[in-house]
Amino acid sequence: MEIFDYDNILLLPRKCRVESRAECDASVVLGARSFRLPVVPANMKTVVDEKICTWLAHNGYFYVMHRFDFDNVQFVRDMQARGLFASISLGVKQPDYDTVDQLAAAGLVPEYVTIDIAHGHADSVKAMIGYLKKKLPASFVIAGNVATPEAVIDLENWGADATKIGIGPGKVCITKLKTGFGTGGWQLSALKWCARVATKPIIADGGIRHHGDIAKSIRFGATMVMIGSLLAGHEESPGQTVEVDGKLYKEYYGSASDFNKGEYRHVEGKRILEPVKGTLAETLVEMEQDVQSSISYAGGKKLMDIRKVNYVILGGENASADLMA
Ligand SMILES: NC(=O)C1=CN([C@@H]2O[C@H](COP(=O)(O)OP(=O)(O)OC[C@H]3O[C@@H](n4cnc5c(N)ncnc54)[C@H](OP(=O)(O)O)[C@@H]3O)[C@@H](O)[C@H]2O)C=CC1
Ligand SMILES: Nc1nc2c(ncn2[C@@H]2O[C@H](COP(=O)(O)O)[C@@H](O)[C@H]2O)c(=O)[nH]1
Repeated sequence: MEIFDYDNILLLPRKCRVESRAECDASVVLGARSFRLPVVPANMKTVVDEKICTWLAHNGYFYVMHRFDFDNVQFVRDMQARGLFASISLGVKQPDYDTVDQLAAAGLVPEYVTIDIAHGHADSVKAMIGYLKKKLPASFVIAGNVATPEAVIDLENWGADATKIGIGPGKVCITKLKTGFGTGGWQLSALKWCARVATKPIIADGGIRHHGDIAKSIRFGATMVMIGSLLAGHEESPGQTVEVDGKLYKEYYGSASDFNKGEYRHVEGKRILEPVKGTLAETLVEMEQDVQSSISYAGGKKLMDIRKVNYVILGGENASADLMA
């Protein structure tokens, strides 16, 4: 198997088919809806909050609200009362089952539910998918996180409508160091490996450091990418603002860090500071323009035309200058 990551892959251009990049369509379909960009901000406390999710939904972007110290039922009610789609996160513990019961009892059906635990290839996830499909059958269920084709096959067979790939590639992740496991350092080839067996959409989660990494993810099989650190340092980001030597930063911490958990138990995340770089809206517009450029370099007009390009693997002992189909 080829092992590579975002920074040692480059995609190869094909003859341009547009006169302007504005002709390139960066939108993507997930479930019953179309979104203007194949990007979703990570469902983390320092990346999204209710206000940001409302703005994202209102402006045609996909979002997944985080699940920490949060009233999912009220959130679904509020979003749908505003005519917006509801997209929530759940774990696999009793309070998460209680949330599903409360939603069903109130006749509230979130359009998207993401089951989000560290080791998603687990019977606990199988049970929660089954429960959701029984109680809220119209919800589109995303499940993860996982790292192998076996896990993707199981989650799909258990009823997941999409899977989320990535254990340990995140910027505030310390899973690799603490446990010796994960896709940190080879997330892109793990994505390729998983995509070979997937029959449903994949969300590539973690490790995106540059806008060009979005196109690389699409090339290797992602339908969408989940991004934390690149989207955490904005004026409206929920993390605390910190000033260091006259420069403004936002705190960004892992969901499995002691900062999020409130205790030092099974900690697999850390806290960092991200420089504040304007507004989220500006960054998303720039991302859209960059994905449009990617599509044009791919010789296409639509997002999935990026899947057709060849690539080279750069650098390292196992580098290959051969064209890879
Ligand atoms: N993508 C990634 O690399 C990672 C992401 N995270 C994120 O951190 C957040 C918290 O995750 P998590 O701690 O799972 O959530 P929870 O604290 O909600 O735990 C979910 C359940 O899974 C169990 N569990 C967690 N990890 C394992 C494991 N390795 N083996 C067996 N059981 C496990 C927990 O039990 P118990 O705690 O008793 O073991 C608990 O019952 C999530 O948003 C998750 O996505 C966390 C780590 C890695
Ligand atoms: N191992 C851990 N992974 C975590 C934790 N909190 C979040 N995450 C994952 O990281 C991505 C975001 O990655 P980034 O490279 O874009 O910053 C996020 O979506 C989660 O999957 C954690 O505490 N430990």
